[in-house]
Amino acid sequence: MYVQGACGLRSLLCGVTPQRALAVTAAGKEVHGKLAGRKEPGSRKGGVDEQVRRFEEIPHTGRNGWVNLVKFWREGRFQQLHKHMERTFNALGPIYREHVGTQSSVNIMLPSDIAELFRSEGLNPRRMTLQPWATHRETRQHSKGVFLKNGEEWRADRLLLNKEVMMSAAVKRFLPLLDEVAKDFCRMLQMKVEREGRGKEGKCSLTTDPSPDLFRFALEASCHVIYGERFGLFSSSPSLESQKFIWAIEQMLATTPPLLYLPPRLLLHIGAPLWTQHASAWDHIFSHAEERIQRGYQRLSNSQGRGSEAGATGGQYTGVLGQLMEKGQLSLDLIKANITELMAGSVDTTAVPLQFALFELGRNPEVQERVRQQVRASWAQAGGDPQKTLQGAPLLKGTVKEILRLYPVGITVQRYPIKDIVLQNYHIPAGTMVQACLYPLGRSAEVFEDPQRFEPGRWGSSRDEGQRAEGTGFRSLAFGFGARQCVGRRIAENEMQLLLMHILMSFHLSVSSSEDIRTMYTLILQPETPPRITFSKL
Ligand code: HEM
Repeated sequence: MYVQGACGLRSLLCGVTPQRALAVTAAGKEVHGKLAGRKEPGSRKGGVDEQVRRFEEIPHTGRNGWVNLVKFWREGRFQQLHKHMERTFNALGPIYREHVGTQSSVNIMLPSDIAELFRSEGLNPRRMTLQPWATHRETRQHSKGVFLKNGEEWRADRLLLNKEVMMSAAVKRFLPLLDEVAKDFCRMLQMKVEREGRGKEGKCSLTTDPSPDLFRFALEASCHVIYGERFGLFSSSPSLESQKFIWAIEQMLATTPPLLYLPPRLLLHIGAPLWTQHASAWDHIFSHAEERIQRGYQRLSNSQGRGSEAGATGGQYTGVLGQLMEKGQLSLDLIKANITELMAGSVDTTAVPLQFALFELGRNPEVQERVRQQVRASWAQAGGDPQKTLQGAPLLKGTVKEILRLYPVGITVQRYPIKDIVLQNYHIPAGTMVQACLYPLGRSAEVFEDPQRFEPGRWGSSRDEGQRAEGTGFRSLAFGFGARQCVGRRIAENEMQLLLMHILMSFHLSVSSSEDIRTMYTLILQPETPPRITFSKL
């Protein structure tokens, strides 16, 4: 990633300036919890001999939201929010309250508490609204898509989208498109290694930062699935337009966190540069989508005009956009809103975990070899059929799960319970914003054996962990949960697994240092500096 988050008071006034990560600061000192008397993480709530304690008794990190906001800014804590959460749980126990600027939340991390939260999410679950995004739509008079909608309106759109991106019939349709892009990526990488690498012909290797190529891969893959179009981003001169789109997404993501804690309309009113940067990044994302949607609409009208017998598009898969248009159940306005959200959500979310995955496979050669052996065997047995190969290689799926456990793209999943609940023996009134904190969850020794170890095998070949019983389930939640879980989940999982599959069959991966990667949070969790990977031809 190139654009960094801007979380200082100065940035509010001056906008985002490129800067690298800030130093980690200690969270313990401002904490006002009952450290001495705290329960151990994992200790159970609601014992029969204990009275349920009041909400106000939940340990907290300081009552005054504005004082906390200033501390967050001063100490660069927005960029280290994941670490701040981990430290605060260590200091206060498995539940705490936090009030920062305009936001208040109850934070939890244990699977049993998370299970309780999701049990009371209701029919139309709600997440924290990303107000800067909503304000952008309202001021530009754009419709909102599933990400920003709630209630029945959300459900109606969501059910239609599920058919195109979540159902297994849809996965079957788009998987070959993702496979084609993953294969092309590997071909491009092979040529690059041959051209720029060192060593004997046929055995050469190249040490490089693959992140720019991974962003291009993610954009090419999602455009292929969403618009049914190839962009040609692996050519020697990828278009300026695509670079601009990737940049706009980074800018939009980086400017979101500091805006979350302030009223966006006030910033809009005073013309704060941070707001202007945020809004113009979104404007760019919208116009990128608008252009492609117009093209898709034109294509569909032309083929309808020709009156094909096998349906408007002659039975050919035309991407999510084509499917939605052909079915005509969503208005063009809502198609635009949802397609734009899908595009905005689909690039960094997969490109960044892929960087972490190449790094972890590189620094764990024994794990890498085990995954490769399984992939090769499955590939041979499936006769090269990509879907069957993935099915026969659970370690590949485990690799993606393991990466998202250690580096969850979104560090929290939030819900507002629709009825009063009890968590860790504290009363939580209905409507409270409760966050399941995924980074501390994924690295907790209470929950995972040897949590720092990268071990794809730990997930076994069991069904989705989120579906398992309390106590053992609710540990793999990087895509959220239930009806409101990530709508792009199947695209993301298949896209990442397919790319890793092709890379492992073509290259041996290594890294020069096995030191941990330093991470930072800019709405997504990412490396402070993209890791360099050595690709050696097999
Ligand atoms: C590794 C990749 C990804 C991760 C970890 C991820 C994670 C998440 C999470 C945690 C949520 C909130 C779920 C909840 O509240 O329960 C979410 C929602 C969403 N994601 Fe993803 N995502 C990824 C990739 C994608 C992709 C590729 C797309 C688009 C193709 C996408 C589009 C969306 C949308 C539109 C929503 C809102 C869904 C709704 O509210 O109904 N995401 N994602």
